[in-house]
Amino acid sequence: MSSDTNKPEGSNAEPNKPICLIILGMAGAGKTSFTRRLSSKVINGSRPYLVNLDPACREVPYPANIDIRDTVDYKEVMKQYGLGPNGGIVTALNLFSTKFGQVVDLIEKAGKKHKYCVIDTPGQIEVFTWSASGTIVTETLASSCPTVVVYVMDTVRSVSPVTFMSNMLYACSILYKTRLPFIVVMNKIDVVNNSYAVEWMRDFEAFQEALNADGGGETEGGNTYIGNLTQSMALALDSFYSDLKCCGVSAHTGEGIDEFFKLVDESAEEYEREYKADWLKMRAEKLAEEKRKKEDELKKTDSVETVIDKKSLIDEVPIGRELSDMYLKHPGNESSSDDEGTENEPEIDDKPEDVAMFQEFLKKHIKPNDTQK
Ligand SMILES: Nc1nc2c(ncn2[C@@H]2O[C@H](COP(=O)(O)OP(=O)(O)OP(=O)(O)O)[C@@H](O)[C@H]2O)c(=O)[nH]1
Repeated sequence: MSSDTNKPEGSNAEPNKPICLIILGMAGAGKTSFTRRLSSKVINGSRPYLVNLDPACREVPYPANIDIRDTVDYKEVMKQYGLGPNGGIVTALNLFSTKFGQVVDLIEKAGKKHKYCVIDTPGQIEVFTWSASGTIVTETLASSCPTVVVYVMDTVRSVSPVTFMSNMLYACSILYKTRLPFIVVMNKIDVVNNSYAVEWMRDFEAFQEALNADGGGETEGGNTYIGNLTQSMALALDSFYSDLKCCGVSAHTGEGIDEFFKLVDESAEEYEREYKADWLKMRAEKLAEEKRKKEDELKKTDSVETVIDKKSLIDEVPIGRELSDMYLKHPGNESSSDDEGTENEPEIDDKPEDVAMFQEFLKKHIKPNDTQK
C-alpha cells in the first residue's frame, strides 16, 4: 500500500475522504476500549481520526480530535430541561446533531492525513440507533464519506444461545435500518474464544443443540414459546449470517485488530460498489428539498409581516439560565454558576443549513402581528 494516499488497495474510495467507522454496541460491550485500541494503530503513517459522541462519559481514554463534551454541556442540559441521565444524553446528542454538518466538514478535511475516522457512540445503544440525531449523524456521514457500521458484541456475555440470538437480532435490526456495510466485532476473546459464536452462525444444528442443552427450548411442559421463536429466528437469520463480516478481537491485548482492518477495507469497497450511489442520490434530493423549502419560507416572510411570540421563547429556558449555557462552553468553564468571563463578539454563522434551521425555529415561534393588536 502506498504511503502517500489513504486510498484503500483495490478500492474506488475517494483518496481524500477517510473511511468512517461508527462504533455501536450494547452497554459494556467494549466500544470505548475498542476505539482506544484502534486509536493506537498506525496506518499509512497516521493514526485514525477520533470522534467521541458520548456526552456523559467522565473520561475519554483516547486522544479525541472531536469531543461532543467540548460543544454541549450534558449536565447543563439535564438541569435546564429537568431531564434524567438518558433524556440528557438524547437531548445533548440532538443539540450536537444540529451542527453535525460542520463536524463532517472537519472529518472530510482530516482525510488528507488520516485513512480512518473512528466514531465512538454513547453507552446506551438505543440513544444512537433509535433517535433522530443518530439518524442525522449516520446519514450525514454516509452521504459524504465511505461509512461502515461496526457492531461490538461482548463474546463473554453471549455464551448463552438466547442472549446470543438477542444480540444478533439487534445487530440485524441495525443493519436493516442503516443500509450500510456492517461488521460484527466479537470482543473480549482474551477471556472467551469466539469460535462457539462462529460455529452457531455457520451451523444451525450446532446452535439448536446448544439451545437444548441450555434448556432454552424446553420446560417441564415441553417446548416453550421462546424456544420455538428462537429456533425460527435462527433459521430466519441464516441469510443475515451468510453475508455477515465478523471477526474476534480483544480490545485489551490487540489480538484480531489486523484482521478487523482487512474487513474494514473490504467494507469500504462494498460501500463504493453497492451503497454510495444511493446515498449521493438521497443527499441530492434532500438538498433540493431544503432549497425549495427555504425559497417557500422566504416568500412567506416577505409577504406576511410577523412578530416574535416572546412569551413562548422566554418559556423555553427557566429564569436565570441561558440557552448558551448548554452550547460551546470553554473547557475551563465547568458550570453555569462560574464567574462571568469577558464577553466575546459572537461569531456570525450563516451557513445555509444553519439559516434553514433558524427559519424552522422562527416558524415555530412566530405568529402574524394581528394577534398583538
Ligand atoms: N477482558 C477484556 N475486557 C474488556 C475488553 N474490552 C473491554 N473490556 C472491559 O469491559 C468493560 C466495558 O468496557 P468499555 O470499553 O467501557 O465498554 P463500552 O461499551 O464503551 O461501555 P459503555 O460506553 O459504558 O456502554 C470494561 O471493564 C473494560 O475493561 C477486552 O477485550 N477484554
